[in-house]
Amino acid sequence: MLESTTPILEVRNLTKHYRLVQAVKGISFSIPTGICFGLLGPNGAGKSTTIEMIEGIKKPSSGEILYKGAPRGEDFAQQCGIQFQSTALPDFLLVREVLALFHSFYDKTLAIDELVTLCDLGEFLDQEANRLSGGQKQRLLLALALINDPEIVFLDEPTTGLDPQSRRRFWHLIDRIKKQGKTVILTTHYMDEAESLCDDLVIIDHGKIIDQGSPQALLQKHLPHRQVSLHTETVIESAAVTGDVSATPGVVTIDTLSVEKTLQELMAFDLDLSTLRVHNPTLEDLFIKLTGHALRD
Ligand SMILES: Nc1ncnc2c1ncn2[C@@H]1O[C@H](COP(=O)(O)OP(=O)(O)OP(=O)(O)O)[C@@H](O)[C@H]1O
Repeated sequence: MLESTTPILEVRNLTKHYRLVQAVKGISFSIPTGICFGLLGPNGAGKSTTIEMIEGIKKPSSGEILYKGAPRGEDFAQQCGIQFQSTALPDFLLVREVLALFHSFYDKTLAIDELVTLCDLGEFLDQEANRLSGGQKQRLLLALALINDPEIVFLDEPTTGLDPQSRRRFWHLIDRIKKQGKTVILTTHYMDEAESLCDDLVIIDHGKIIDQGSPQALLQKHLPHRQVSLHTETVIESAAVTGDVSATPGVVTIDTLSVEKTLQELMAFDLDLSTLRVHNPTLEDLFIKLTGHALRD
């Protein structure tokens, strides 16, 4: 019997060489059951190659992949759910027909009604699948990835190219899937997506993991300071506040470990605080700090 502490998936020292490129250079991580795990990195970092090796679509050059503590069996592809970056759907079929078709491929399935509710497909069931909007198509592809009621679901850049509203709607669906106890593995180059969805993540650059942990833990570890900034002509001496003060004409910025303390100290200056802003570091800031370059370079 699987112990509750056994990770649902473990990757040990995974590498992948293409002819001229070493795309993945020794990646290791383990994923507990029921979380959303992210592989975050810029284009070409090696995210898709890594996820495709785990899915069984690409063969690793070396390394080990364990599913529930053992090498993946022949039927792994049947047991997991995969949402590809793009999937060709049969021409002229309505969404309800596509669902019925894919449903017929598997022995173990989720009921179509349940999929429709889970992925918000109700409003376009009678439309042609190949004429859906980007957001609708991604919801349909998610439903297809869930059709065999998998315990583990792989989503490779599922929201790339979607408008902000469709992206957020998709995030809600991922939350719903997690609430069902499924483990979600997600690749993304959107920092806000990783921050909002992932319980745990690896940051990948040039085929290597540069750090891993929960978004909060990583931010706390590398960027514990908050930035408090304020439009004012008043000179604020460093000695008067807790934190590092820097000033440009008309703006004072204080890097602080305690926003509360800094605010209390600022009150003593009798300033107009209406322009005060507190900047919490983001994963984007973290990525720049760790790699020295922006995510979309
Ligand atoms: N089939 C292939 N043959 C040769 N090189 C490849 C192949 N697939 C990927 N690569 C190279 O391997 C590296 C990693 O690519 P990969 O697609 O895994 O990155 P990624 O992080 O998923 O990027 P993206 O976000 O653009 O999908 C890149 O340099 C890419 O050009």
